[in-house]
Amino acid sequence: MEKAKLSSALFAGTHFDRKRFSGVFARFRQGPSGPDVASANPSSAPSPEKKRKRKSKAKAKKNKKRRAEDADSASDAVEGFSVFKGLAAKKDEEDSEKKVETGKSEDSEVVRRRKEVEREIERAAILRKRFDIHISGQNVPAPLENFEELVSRYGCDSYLVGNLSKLGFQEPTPIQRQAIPILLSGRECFACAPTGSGKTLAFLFPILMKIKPGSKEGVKAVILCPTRELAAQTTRECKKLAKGRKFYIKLMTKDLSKSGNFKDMHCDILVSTPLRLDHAVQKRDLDLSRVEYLVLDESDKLFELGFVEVIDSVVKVCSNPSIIRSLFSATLPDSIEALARTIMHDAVRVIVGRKNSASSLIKQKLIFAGTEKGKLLALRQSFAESLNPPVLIFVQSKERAKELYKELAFDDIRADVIHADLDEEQRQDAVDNLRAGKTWVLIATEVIARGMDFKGVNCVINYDFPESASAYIHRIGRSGRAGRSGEAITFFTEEDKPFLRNIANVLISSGCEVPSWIKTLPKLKRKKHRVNRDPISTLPDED
Ligand SMILES: Nc1ncnc2c1ncn2[C@@H]1O[C@H](COP(=O)(O)OP(=O)(O)OP(=O)(O)O)[C@@H](O)[C@H]1O
Repeated sequence: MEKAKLSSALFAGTHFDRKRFSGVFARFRQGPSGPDVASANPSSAPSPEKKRKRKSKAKAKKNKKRRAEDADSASDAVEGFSVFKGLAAKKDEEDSEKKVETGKSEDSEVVRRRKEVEREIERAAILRKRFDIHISGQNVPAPLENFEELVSRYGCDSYLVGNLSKLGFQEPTPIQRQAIPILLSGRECFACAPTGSGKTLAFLFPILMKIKPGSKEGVKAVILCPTRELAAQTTRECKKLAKGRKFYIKLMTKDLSKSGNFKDMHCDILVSTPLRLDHAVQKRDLDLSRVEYLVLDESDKLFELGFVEVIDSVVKVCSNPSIIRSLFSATLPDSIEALARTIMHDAVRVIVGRKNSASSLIKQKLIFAGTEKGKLLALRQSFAESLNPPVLIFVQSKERAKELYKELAFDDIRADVIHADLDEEQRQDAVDNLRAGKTWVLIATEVIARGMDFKGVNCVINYDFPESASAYIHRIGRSGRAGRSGEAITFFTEEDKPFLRNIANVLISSGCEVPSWIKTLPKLKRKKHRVNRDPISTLPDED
């Protein structure tokens, strides 16, 4: 019941409905002799027929009033365009003029402005439809048509737009088109868009546009990421984008968190994992009371058990009443959204494509390998047939990552491994080596499943079946990024069959082929799938 209420509220105002507002547009065209001024006949007693007509007139009037109110809020939906500013004031003016000038036709300037509003609303709706952008929330600013609009509409410094073109970004991606105007107009935002679709820029750009560089008043923006690797990557991206201005952009390293002198440190933008940030706040008196932007990247992961209390405490210490919070992820389960909503204020929800779905650029395949040994054989066979590096292989634990690494070390393949037992430097080296092409195959646990942007990963292999549909979406999303195509192969054994249907649904919704027997498997209520697997080894079993 509560959920139904919540979801209906979330979807309110998703589409601009011309049919629904048609009465209002008609009103703008009508002269004062329209239905509003139609009079009743006071001399005659009401007949049942008249009563019915009067009742329906009253109802029509009521509906009209409601539509007029809706139309006003729809006009507001394009705020940010100067032409719409002061529209409410204009309407008041109009109303009083009407009283004086009853019988005269509506002022042509007002009609022109109304038509302009109508056109802008339509333009926004067309853009959203074209880029598969779905919104919910009141007064949502129109999406960007191009990056130049950041200058013409929002007064962005040309250096920042110049940096975009230096980075080779010519057109905004759909999430950038909608999320940037939302954040720039001071609104909070939930954003859900496919992996590799440019969410990082969507939250970095408004921050760089809005905060003053080099201020000595303390941290102005905090970006939280679930892993150190992602935090390091986001810091790098932020520095690239800010080139030409003296922003202090800091990554919260282990040392900084444990022994940083935050009172004397200049920092405009701080990128951190939740635990490190919390440690710095609790133990090193890091003051976050002036933070203007708080971003929770991979937000559903951040809200997962274990992090939620830390997030709660970070949200509390970011106590600036005018703070703008935003949540970004490729997956946003309803339960997490409901939880996150409790910390947000009047947030706009933006979904690009279908919520919780894989990037359409990835060709996905399921392969039955029978047993654990079967998986190793299938992997070797696949590499023997074609190895198109860089390749990422995901396994379910660090122990299994080490085991598979040992196995592949016997083969003539340049492989490396990354997992939580390695220190920070080793983990970063593994990532850098894959980026530089020194490594062809990187065996990984979930540590790099989210957010990591390795350009041109050609293939992701789920050696171990992922534990949930969202884990699957993020893992395979390491390929097929920034408009490039990719491939994802997922091995499954007998033990994985009960969970197959959940993953198969992701393939089906992206238009990939799935054997028909899998479609008939029952849906599993259980969300997580964790299997005790035999060790990865080609040695014969001891017994
Ligand atoms: N407007 C753009 N035009 C071209 N490339 C872009 C644009 N914006 C971002 N990119 C590039 O797209 C790639 C993916 O971007 P990003 O890492 O932000 O994706 P993401 O949506 O955050 O993915 P994930 O969900 O996996 O974290 C990056 O290499 C980035 O440089």
